[in-house]
Amino acid sequence: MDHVIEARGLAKSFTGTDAVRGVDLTVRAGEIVGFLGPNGAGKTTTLRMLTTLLRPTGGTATVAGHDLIADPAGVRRRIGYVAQGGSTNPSCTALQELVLQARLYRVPDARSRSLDLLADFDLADRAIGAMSGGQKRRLDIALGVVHRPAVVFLDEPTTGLDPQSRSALWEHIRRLRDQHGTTVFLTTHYLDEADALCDRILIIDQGRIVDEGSPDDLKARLAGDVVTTEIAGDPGRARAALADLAHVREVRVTGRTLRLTVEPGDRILIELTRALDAAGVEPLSIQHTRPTLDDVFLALTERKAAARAA
Ligand SMILES: Nc1ncnc2c1ncn2[C@@H]1O[C@H](COP(=O)(O)OP(=O)(O)OP(=O)(O)O)[C@@H](O)[C@H]1O
Repeated sequence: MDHVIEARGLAKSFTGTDAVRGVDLTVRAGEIVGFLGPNGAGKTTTLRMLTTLLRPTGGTATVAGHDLIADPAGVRRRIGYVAQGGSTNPSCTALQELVLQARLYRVPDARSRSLDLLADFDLADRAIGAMSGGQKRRLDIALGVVHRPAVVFLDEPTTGLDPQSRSALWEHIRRLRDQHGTTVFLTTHYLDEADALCDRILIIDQGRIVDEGSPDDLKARLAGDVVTTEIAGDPGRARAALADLAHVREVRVTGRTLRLTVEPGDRILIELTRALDAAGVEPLSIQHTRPTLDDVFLALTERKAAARAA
């Protein structure tokens, strides 16, 4: 089976609110997909529909080979879901919780599977109440995959963790995919998380998917690279020299500083310095930076604001 998740026109209306307005998405086996969007965009509602916790008011979907509407129990057997808060008992130990969860799923040899998971997630068998936030999150994810689901859904997996614990968790999520082929579908508010972890990003806004692509693809397509240059001479002349170059998308001038959005490429700095030289403008400094996903979000919102104004 190629597609682990396939949704067509998935929709959810609450009284007075169209939370999700027809989402089409496909996720391939073994992909790590990030679901991004501003507050209230419809991320959690979509996740709760795909995990059978909410019944859609429109559309169809199959998850891990089972129809969401006709066979929700089949979907539940093949997925893991790690909610935002987690739900472990602080007075239990990590191993006790894992064994309990494994038995609930009727995993054969629950104890040895649980010991393997402790090792995989670098966890000691200690009281959950005494664990750090990062250790608890790792345990939440271990609990979500105890039955080796085909796909695991993670709702904001690293919210509230310090940077070191976050990158440790990313490593564990990657290992899940690399060692077991688990497909991972996660929501996040952290653009750096999506950038570092996800093969593909879906961006949802106002209940609709507004764009998708790999982090690099989105950055190249929507944001472009950024070149900032400070010049000694006339900024108007510099702008005229640069604005019409083939690889330059946009030039903004603030005082003697020009900020250019350009097509990604290795030769761009050479082109720009040659054009400035030909126009008799001397650059004092010139800096080439890769865009961040923040720039992508900014580009998307600006595009939408422009479309609304038109
Ligand atoms: N049970 C509900 N009843 C009524 N409206 C709801 C309900 N759940 C969500 N909504 C509304 O649906 C919209 C989408 O909410 P949702 O929680 O899916 O967004 P989100 O992208 O997950 O947001 P956040 O990033 O803030 O968690 C919002 O306008 C929200 O107020």
